[in-house]
Amino acid sequence: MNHKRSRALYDRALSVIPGGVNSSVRAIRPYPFFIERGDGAHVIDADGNRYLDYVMGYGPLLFGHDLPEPVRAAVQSAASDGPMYGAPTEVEVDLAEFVTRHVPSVEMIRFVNSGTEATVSAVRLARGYTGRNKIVVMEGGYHGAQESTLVEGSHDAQRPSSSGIPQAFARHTLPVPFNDEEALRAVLAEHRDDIAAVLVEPILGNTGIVAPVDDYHQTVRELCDEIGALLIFDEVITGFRVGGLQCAQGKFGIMPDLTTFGKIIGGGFPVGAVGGRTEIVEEFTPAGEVFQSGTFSGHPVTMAAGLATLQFAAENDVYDHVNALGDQIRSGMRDILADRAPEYTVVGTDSMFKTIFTRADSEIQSDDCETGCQQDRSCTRFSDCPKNGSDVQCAETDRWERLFWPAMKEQGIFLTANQFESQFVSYAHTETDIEETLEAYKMFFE
Ligand SMILES: Cc1ncc(COP(=O)(O)O)c(C=O)c1O
Ligand SMILES: NCC(=O)CCC(=O)O
Repeated sequence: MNHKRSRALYDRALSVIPGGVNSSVRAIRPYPFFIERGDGAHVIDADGNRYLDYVMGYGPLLFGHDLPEPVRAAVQSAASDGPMYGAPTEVEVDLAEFVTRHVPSVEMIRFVNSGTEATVSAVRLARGYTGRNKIVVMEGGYHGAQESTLVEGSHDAQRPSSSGIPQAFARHTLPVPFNDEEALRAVLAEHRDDIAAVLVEPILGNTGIVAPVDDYHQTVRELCDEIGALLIFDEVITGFRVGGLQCAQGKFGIMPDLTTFGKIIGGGFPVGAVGGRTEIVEEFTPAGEVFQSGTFSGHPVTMAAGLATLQFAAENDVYDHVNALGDQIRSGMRDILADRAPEYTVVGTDSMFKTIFTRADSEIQSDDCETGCQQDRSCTRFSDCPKNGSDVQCAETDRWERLFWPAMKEQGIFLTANQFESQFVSYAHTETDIEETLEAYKMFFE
């Protein structure tokens, strides 16, 4: 493949944009390809190369790159009315009503501009509402580029995971392993009077894809109630993807106190949101005391795109389609790995999928589910499903980045460039696309 223009653009970008990109994850080695445009399930780069896309903007693009006609019309109409006003508009109320009607735990919602902003605001709200300082997060979880959650290490040896964050901030964030009830119980007991919230992705979506074991979230819910801490579900990835319009909380039958959204809820435009019980969300200013604000929040174009997207998903076979293709790609990958690389694991559910390059010396080969994880039940090798972030972190990340990703790209398949990011099928993908992808996958493992 020729990448002359992408290389030249990257050279220009490196002189004026740090690292040549506006979000770190895009800095693919040796250089990223620059996208010219999307076309259904494909993207076309600056040199005219065409790729079947499973990155899907890192999650927002439920329909792929062509907006369905009603969504396109809603966006164009909102944009041509004038981009934004600094005053409320009806479409914000419409979208808030739609979300509160469909998402079980959400009675009231505040829109912001990114998933990061949503989790920043949710953490502040939880602290303000409870009058407590500490939050519990999951090791390997990700909640955006924010001070309170860019923390690594264990709950008693935590440190900021980025330069520029004071150690004092990390003191208030307590990471525990996902799916480990005992670890959570111990940390909640030790800090019980100062824990504002447990903040958790219902399915870890940023360190491979890790599903909760049976009843895990139910236990987390009960433990939060016991000490008066809030349960915050970060549904920035899973929202309006896993479990359809009810989100992952509907799928798992859990009522968190607060939920953060991003990605799909804005129909491909910059968005975030914090929803939850009225009594808590009304603590945001101006109704309450927890300061929250934003020039672009509830942006009319984003709100129109989000509303039209969710309405289209409600009225068409969108979730059936993407979930069926998710099943097809996961089971096809499992079949390919079964006799070629049985030490690797295919993970995911609904329209999310990933292969975890688990250690080649993995000895677990049982056909029986020992973990009780709620991974897609067509998995034939449940016993080696990763249960937490560290199970995934010991995967062959270098093999993904240096061999697998470039090989798939050369065959015209655009995957997330590191081992940890989730991948997505969209409404624009077809069964034939999945078959083509599985052929490329098979060639790599052969
Ligand atoms: C679970 C989760 N929370 C929060 C965020 C942050 O969202 P954003 O990148 O829109 O700030 C992400 C981003 O991928 C995410 O996956
Ligand atoms: N799963 C993590 C992301 O989607 C982040 C995307 C970005 O920061 O560009």
